[in-house]
Amino acid sequence: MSILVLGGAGYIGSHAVYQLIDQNDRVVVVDSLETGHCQAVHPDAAYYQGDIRDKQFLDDVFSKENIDAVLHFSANSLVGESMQEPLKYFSNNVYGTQVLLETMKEHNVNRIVFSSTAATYGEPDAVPITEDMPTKPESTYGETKLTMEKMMKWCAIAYGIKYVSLRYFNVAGARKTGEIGEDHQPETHLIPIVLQTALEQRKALTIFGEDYNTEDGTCIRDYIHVEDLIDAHLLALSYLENGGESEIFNLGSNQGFSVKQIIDTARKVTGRSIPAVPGERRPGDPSVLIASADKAKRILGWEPSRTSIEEIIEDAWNWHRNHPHGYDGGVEA
Ligand SMILES: NC(=O)c1ccc[n+]([C@@H]2O[C@H](COP(=O)([O-])OP(=O)(O)OC[C@H]3O[C@@H](n4cnc5c(N)ncnc54)[C@H](O)[C@@H]3O)[C@@H](O)[C@H]2O)c1
Ligand SMILES: O=c1ccn([C@@H]2O[C@H](COP(=O)(O)OP(=O)(O)O[C@H]3O[C@H](CO)[C@H](O)[C@H](O)[C@H]3O)[C@@H](O)[C@H]2O)c(=O)[nH]1
Repeated sequence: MSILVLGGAGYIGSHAVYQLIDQNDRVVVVDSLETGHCQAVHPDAAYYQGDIRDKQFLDDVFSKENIDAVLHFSANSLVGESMQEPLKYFSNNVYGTQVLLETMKEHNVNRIVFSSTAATYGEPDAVPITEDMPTKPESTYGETKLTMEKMMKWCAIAYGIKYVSLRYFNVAGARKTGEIGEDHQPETHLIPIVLQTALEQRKALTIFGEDYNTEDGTCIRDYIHVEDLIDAHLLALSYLENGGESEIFNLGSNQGFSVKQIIDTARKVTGRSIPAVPGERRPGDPSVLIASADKAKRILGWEPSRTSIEEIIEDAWNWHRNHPHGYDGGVEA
């Protein structure tokens, strides 16, 4: 199998590349490096630097490489930025996907697995969230991902391009063997911010709201280990290869942890004090997001195996401790 990974220099995409190469697939990476890192690209992958909106560039890649299926991770994905610059998000996420689908159609590539998000649901009516619940995104980011899903739906009907859309909840952790991990600039996600505070790169982290209607007053999220998440992508590729119909699946671990529980667990894992101060709510944050991933278990046979929050934070800590300045800072002795 030859798999094209779009966004393979990013956090999640780079983990997909490593796991595909672990199972002896041939991997072609396309990445613009807008937010990714060339050091994150597996040395055995064929790598093309460019933007998926550049039709000529994408055509060249599809012409040179014999692509069987596409894993599509490339996107802009900062919720706050998407509210300030909505057109940037429509261009990269929606128009980029349009160019990709045109290219796939022209080159007769008819299988795609792509990154969607819990942000397609907005504030849920109930948890755990199942795929048939209403989608009411509260950010441009969520709206663009929902639009991508709808584009896929109509392209499946018209052109026979089969898709699996995976709605991720909170992705965290790092590859156990330590070569790659999470390095976002700027970092907005809770667990890396907590660990940067453990490393004293930040004086304290701010807890965004302590007055939510939850047990300790802080928001609850469903954290999923990045390697479990990629296992689901590999199963989704096999599912499509075996003739499976287009589908949407939630990916989470069916359990929620509050912001304070994450900080406390990180204190135990790192043995550091990790100062945290209360702050204002972050606009647009739902109080509780927990996935029902039963459909992915039932249809894809997916069973996450790294579900302990200690293990997720330990693997993230292993990466951050050894790469305190991410990819560009080199490895600390
Ligand atoms: N991190 C999470 O918790 C989370 C949750 C839900 C969904 N997602 C989705 O998962 C995907 C990957 O997220 P991530 O955290 O790895 O992000 P990331 O920013 O680390 O990776 C995205 C990669 O895509 C590349 N890219 C962006 N636009 C491109 C373009 N037009 N052409 C070519 N390459 C381009 C970037 O350079 C980067 O390497 C995204 O689609 C994101 O929306 C992430
Ligand atoms: O410095 C921080 C950072 C985060 N938080 C809190 O920690 C929780 C988790 O926040 P993240 O930013 O790590 O994650 P989100 O739940 O906001 O976002 C995740 O889920 C979204 C869908 O709702 C998108 O898919 C997004 O890409 C994905 O990272 C939230 O309650 C947030 O308010 C803090 O208290 N302080």
